[in-house]
Amino acid sequence: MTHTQREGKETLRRRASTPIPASHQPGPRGRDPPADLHHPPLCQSASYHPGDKSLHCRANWSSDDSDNDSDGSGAECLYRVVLLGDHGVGKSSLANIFAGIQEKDAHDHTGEDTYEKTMTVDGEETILIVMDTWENEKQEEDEKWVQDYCMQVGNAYVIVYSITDRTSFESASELRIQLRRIRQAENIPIILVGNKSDLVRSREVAVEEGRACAVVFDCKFIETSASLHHNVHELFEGIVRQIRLRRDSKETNERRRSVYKRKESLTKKARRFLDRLVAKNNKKMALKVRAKSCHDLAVL
Ligand SMILES: Nc1nc2c(ncn2[C@@H]2O[C@H](COP(=O)(O)OP(=O)(O)OP(=O)(O)O)[C@@H](O)[C@H]2O)c(=O)[nH]1
Repeated sequence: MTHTQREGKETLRRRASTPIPASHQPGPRGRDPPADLHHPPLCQSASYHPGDKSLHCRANWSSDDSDNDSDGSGAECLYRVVLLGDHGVGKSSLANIFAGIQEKDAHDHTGEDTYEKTMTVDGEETILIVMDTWENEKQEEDEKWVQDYCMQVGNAYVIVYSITDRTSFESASELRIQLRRIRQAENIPIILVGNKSDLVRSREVAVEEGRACAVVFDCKFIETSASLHHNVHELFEGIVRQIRLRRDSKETNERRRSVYKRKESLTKKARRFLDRLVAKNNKKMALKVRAKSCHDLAVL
């Protein structure tokens, strides 16, 4: 895919159901594992470094792409975000919102589970590929590569549970442990998402439990409602920010943060200031603030 094929801001390309790059297409799903499961290039034009599964950048672009060169490195970056979680927690619903697919049209898109979109966050463009390809059932040994592939290829992960289903919350913790084991040495962004926050009366998992889990597992946390579109854009923007925080220099991130802060509401600013002030004099409070900061997807 060349840059000229891209369609500008907030563009979107829906892909057919398989997430496997053409060069790694296996036979029928569940049969042959991709030739190189551990080092799959993102696309043919991706500059690909063996052993580096963290972040992939495309660099084959023309000079008129300079407006896109956010960090001055001459590279345009795209990232895979993999959705994990039990059946029915709302992964596809979140992916559909990302893709701009209306609920009433969702059935027309059955079979599509990988979406690509150029997002403008804090004034800079990033291409996200969201993969809704996770298969939760216990896999036969020869079919396990689908799960292994998902665990290996993400540049960032969204682990979804439903706040109305405690079992899915427990599964989310297991997935986090699995990810930590498989991607041990890597500092990949992981966001724990409590979805279906609109279903207040059926709630089985308290917000505090989700937050505490995120603190223990050292990841970010947000509650969303795909039905109400609540916090869904914040989630995907947060992923982009988490990726950038790990990818770019402190100075670049500080510059971005000042843009972000300028847009923040006065109330939020005041709350942040007070939290910091109180935490300075109180260790217990400092822990509380840390727990609170797992809610802030714009900081590490
Ligand atoms: N009330 C409410 N319902 C939701 C929400 N998100 C998803 N749902 C509903 O939950 C059901 C399952 O949603 P999906 O998006 O298919 O869940 P999934 O995680 O992709 O499920 P699998 O494809 O089976 O893995 C659907 O009926 C959705 O309409 C939400 O935020 N609130």
